Amino acid sequence: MSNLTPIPEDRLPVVVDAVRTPFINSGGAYAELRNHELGAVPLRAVLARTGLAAGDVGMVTLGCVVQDVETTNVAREAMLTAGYPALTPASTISMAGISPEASIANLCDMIALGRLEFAVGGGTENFSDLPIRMSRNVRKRAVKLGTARSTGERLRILAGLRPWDLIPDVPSSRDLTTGLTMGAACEAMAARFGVTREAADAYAERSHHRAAAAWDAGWFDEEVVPVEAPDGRMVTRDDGIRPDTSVDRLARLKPAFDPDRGIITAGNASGLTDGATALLLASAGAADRRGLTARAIVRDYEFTGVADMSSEMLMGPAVAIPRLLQRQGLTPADIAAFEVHEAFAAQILANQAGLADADYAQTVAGPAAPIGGIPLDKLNIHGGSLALGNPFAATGGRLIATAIRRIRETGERYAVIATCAGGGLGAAMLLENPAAR
Ligand SMILES: CC(=O)CC(=O)SCCNC(=O)CCNC(=O)[C@H](O)C(C)(C)COP(=O)(O)OP(=O)(O)OC[C@H]1O[C@@H](n2cnc3c(N)ncnc32)[C@H](O)[C@@H]1OP(=O)(O)O
Repeated sequence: MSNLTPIPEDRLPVVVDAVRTPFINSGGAYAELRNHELGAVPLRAVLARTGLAAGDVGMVTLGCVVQDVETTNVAREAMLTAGYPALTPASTISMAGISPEASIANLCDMIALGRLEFAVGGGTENFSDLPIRMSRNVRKRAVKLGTARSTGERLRILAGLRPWDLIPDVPSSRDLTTGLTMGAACEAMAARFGVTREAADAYAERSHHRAAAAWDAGWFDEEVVPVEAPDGRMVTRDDGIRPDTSVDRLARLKPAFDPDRGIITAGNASGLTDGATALLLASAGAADRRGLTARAIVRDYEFTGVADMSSEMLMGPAVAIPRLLQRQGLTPADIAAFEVHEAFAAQILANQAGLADADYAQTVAGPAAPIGGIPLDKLNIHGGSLALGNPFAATGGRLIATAIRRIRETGERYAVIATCAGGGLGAAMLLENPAAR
């Protein structure tokens, strides 16, 4: 059972509202929006929807993975753009793909300690305007130019430049430690855990079909707020979903990361996406005193690394979920809804294999029996990142919004969300429906 310090009922961290923008393929409708402008949209929405005054929010913390040099604390710029008072502090947190979970966990800890009553967490990511740097040699010489005292010295500094130094340094998903891109790292996981191309394509087809059906049924209407693009267009729906996806068409796509033996293609990978999410968090007592409904209690969270960066990079969920459940004395049978980030179909399937594997459970996930794969009828039943998209720092908030809605709809008690991340990181969170305690 949990050895966590019990939190008084009044200070239980709860989610009052969770909203997101539509997730849009990078270079699309949000291309002219700066990241803080995008992040401001759900920050405004959580206040408008709940009626809470901005001045009541004690802290804003947003995740952001790829940060712009001009707005390194993008949460501050976003909350000021959204009209929050300058007196309210804001911080930005970066923990690769689990940045939003980190923002929410930090705020929940502060709420549980009584330091905050209301806070806003989440994340914002806009890959349409990447912070592209000049090469290292250009940067080094540009700094020296600033202090050069004579034309001769300036010319000597510039003479040290080579044509290839002018090739820009573009951020990529390549991991510094292993040198692997996330796609290549996932290929290594697929090979280790025996994931086939057929299984990955079938899973991707499911994600697209489920997401399309959920949108058509109006299922996402509650969590998604429209965005007015700079050209005046109203963006109302995720645009990465391909209802026409079929295993036959997917089978024809070429591997994207390993032309010879690879199983990952554009069709069974999540694409680069722009989007933002915001969650209004509160202590249970403060929410109650303001007449706000607590949609979920954030009961517990587990952050982890993986043991082997080369063959387990995106296995975080298979480590974090068993640890979280074990600490809470729960099994997968107790969890009504799982929302797990789909970086790649092969990553989901490798995690499923890891969760079912006795050796993996013992040596990696801790001294526990394998909990088994997540039953498909509980996993991402309204689609996942493969179809909905993956704006890195906004995905965690999306998972929480969807997980909460699922258990509220059925009246069941627990939901678990989990995310893998670059740098061999992972997170899982346990959410509880207050109406089902
Ligand atoms: C953030 C963290 O820490 C954790 C993580 O999430 S790790 C993951 C991070 N994310 C990544 O690494 C991004 C991975 N994805 C990619 O790099 C790119 O999406 C990719 C290289 C896989 C593909 O990029 P791309 O080639 O530009 O894709 P795109 O042009 O859209 O599609 C290529 C082809 O596939 C087709 N296609 C794509 N999806 C399809 C589908 N569902 N059905 C049928 N065809 C499809 C397209 O129509 C296109 O066909 P044409 O060439 O005939 O036009």
